[in-house]
Formats: sequence, structure tokens, C-alpha cells
Amino acid sequence: MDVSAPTGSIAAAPAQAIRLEGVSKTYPDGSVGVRQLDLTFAAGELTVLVGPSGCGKTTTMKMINRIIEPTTGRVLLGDDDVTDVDPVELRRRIGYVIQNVGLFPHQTVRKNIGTVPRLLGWDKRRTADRVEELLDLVGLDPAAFGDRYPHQLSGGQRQRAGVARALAADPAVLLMDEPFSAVDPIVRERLQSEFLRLQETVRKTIVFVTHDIEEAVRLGDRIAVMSQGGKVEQFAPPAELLGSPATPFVADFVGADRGLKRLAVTGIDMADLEQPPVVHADDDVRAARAVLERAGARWAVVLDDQDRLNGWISTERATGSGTVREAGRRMDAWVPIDASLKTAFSTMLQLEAGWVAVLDGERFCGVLTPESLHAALRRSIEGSVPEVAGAAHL
Ligand SMILES: Nc1ncnc2c1ncn2[C@@H]1O[C@H](COP(=O)(O)OP(=O)(O)OP(=O)(O)O)[C@@H](O)[C@H]1O
Repeated sequence: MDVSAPTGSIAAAPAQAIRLEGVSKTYPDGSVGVRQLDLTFAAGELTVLVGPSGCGKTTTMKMINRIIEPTTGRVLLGDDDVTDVDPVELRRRIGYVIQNVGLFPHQTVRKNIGTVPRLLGWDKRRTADRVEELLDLVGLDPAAFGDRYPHQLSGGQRQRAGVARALAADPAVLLMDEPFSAVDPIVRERLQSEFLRLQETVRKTIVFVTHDIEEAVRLGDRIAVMSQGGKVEQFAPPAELLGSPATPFVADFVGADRGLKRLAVTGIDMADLEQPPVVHADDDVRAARAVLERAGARWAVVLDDQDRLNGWISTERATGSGTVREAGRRMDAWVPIDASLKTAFSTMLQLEAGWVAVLDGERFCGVLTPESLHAALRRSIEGSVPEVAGAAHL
């Protein structure tokens, strides 16, 4: 999705928190969907409800837009009790994206996306402008896709159109029920990262249902792990959930490889970085050799005159005369300082590099080696509560 597209009006409505207070749902046949649930979805955050089939995720979500009415308790959207809001108006304030999108098959993509603005009585011009803006935002070229019908799109494109339609009237809240589960894993991963970038722009309060812990960890600011009857076993940010599962149920659900999953949600800390010797591209090789010898190092990082990463030089190449620029090598293995440890690790593996440089913008901050990566991961786990019995160690 092109997040550089003009998005002036898209993030206009302030996000609202959603609070569930003592909410229960008993179905007419006596089955309990959710029992006495208290949960707050913070404004502007993406909260994931995750848990095994039948634990009450969908019931919880559908009580927010009153597709399902709670048997007891209150659901508040901002300061409004949703039972006091007309259901039709309520659903216009709440975007809803479901697994198979639910696009109207006999309407073009443009018409589908403009549905809610039209219902709200927006004039033609404003609706049309809004539709074009959203097509851009979700990465669908208006000229190529705007006039197609849903069956003329791929699964991933349909999903993007579904997201655009849900955002059309700038809702305060977005509910998403397994929105990416009908597409293949590669497309799903792409949609997930596009969606994260989109959320950075729109900052909606999002409630996202999935049964897939990997998806939950990837997308969630916070995750509620639920067990039968809508019982919240743990409500925490992904790193905490993976680092300190609160109950055996959570430990089992997040899986024995939670240490690996944690790599994806652990950021790089400046304190994790090693500081190898640094030389400059315009330095004489002899000076570089002296620096390497003094440090007892086998290689040094090469920076340009503005301290941007230029490459690296090894002791083997720091011989003869000339400049470091001529003797050094390019360095492709680098990551931004806000990357995850997983990105750093996979960059290292992909480029078969023994270390990766870490950059803040263009500024060189230091390097990560396999040892410092390992230390970083250990650091992120230390301070967690003792491991739950049965949960695997790193
Ligand atoms: N209309 C209904 N009538 C009776 N029981 C229902 C109804 N809808 C859901 N339930 C029950 O409520 C419980 C929670 O269902 P819900 O659909 O909320 O679970 P879920 O966590 O979303 O599951 P899944 O991941 O399989 O979609 C289940 O035991 C289910 O059988």
C-alpha cells in the first residue's frame, strides 16, 4: 500500500477506546460464548484476540458492533454505551473486515468502496475523491482496478478492497475477523506488512481476530490470549507474552519455539551493539593497518567523510599503499536501528555476513555479530518471570 499517498482526511477522526465491562453472551440454546469479560482496547492501538476455535473471539468482536447483543454487561465506544447508539449508525462508525471480504459481487470496486459514504449522503464528488484516495492507500491502481468486479481480482486484491471499503467513512474503529486467512501464506505476509504500514498512517483502534499466533505476534500492539468461554488468559504486548507466558495454557498456545518468535518482536538496543574499529574511506591504508593492529582486530568499518557506512576493510586487504576506499569492500549487510533482531539475524544469514551494521538514518551506530545478537536475545528474556513448566527454553 502506498503510504506516501495523500492521506489528509484519512486519519481525521480521533481513534476511540473500546471498553467491555462484565460482558457475557449466552446463546438461546444455552451455549456460553463469553463469560464475564472485562477488556479495554486502547485508542489507536491494534489489539489481537487469539485463541483456539470456539473460545469466543468472534462473539466478543461482534458484540462491539452489535451483530451479537450481549446478555449482560456494557460495551463502551469512547464514552457511549453502544446499546444507546442506533445500530445502523453504530455500524457506520465501525469498519468491519471479514475473511471473504463480503464485497458486493455485482458492483465495481469503486462502487463497493463508496458504499458507506453514499449511505451517509456524501455528495458524488467527495465520495469519488475519497474512493480514489483509498485505492491509492491500499495499493490498488485506480485506473487498473477501480472498474473491475470482485471476481476479476486476486484474493489479496479483494482483501485490499475490503480494507479500503471498511476505512471509507473514516470510522473510529476497525473490526477485523480473520481478514487474511483466505489467502496463501506469501500473500498473507505481504498483506500483513502493508497493513502495518497503513495502520501507522491511520492509527485506528483495531480489534483483530485470528487463531494464528504468528499473525498475532506480528501485528498486535497487544494480544489477548483467550480460552473457552472468552476467558482472557493473558493480555500483554507480544514480547511480554512470548517472554513470560502467564499460564500453562498460554505457554502451550504460543508454542515451544517462542524464543524464536520473540526475535521478531524484540528491537535492537544501542547497548546491544559492538563498536569495531572505524576508519575513513579517504584514509591511507597504512593508517588503517595501524588502527587494526592497535585494536587487535581482523576488520574495521569504513565510513565516508560524513560518517555514513561505506564498507569494511580486512587485515588481509589493508596492505600496500593507496586509500581505504580502494582497498575496502562494500557492505550490504545493514539494518535500520528500529529493525527487529529477527531482521538483523535474517540479513546476516541471507548475505552470509559475519556481522551486520546498524544505522540510524544514515548514521553508523555499531554492529551486531552472532554473539551480540545472542546476548541481545538473552537480555530481552532476562527479567521475565520464571518459565512456565513445560515451556521450552531458548
Ligand atoms: N449462534 C450460536 N448459537 C449457539 N452457540 C454459539 C453460536 N455462535 C457461537 N456459539 C458458541 O459460542 C462459543 C464461541 O464461539 P465463537 O464463534 O465466538 O468462537 P471463536 O473463538 O470465534 O471460534 P473460531 O476460531 O472457530 O471462529 C462456541 O462454543 C460456539 O459453539
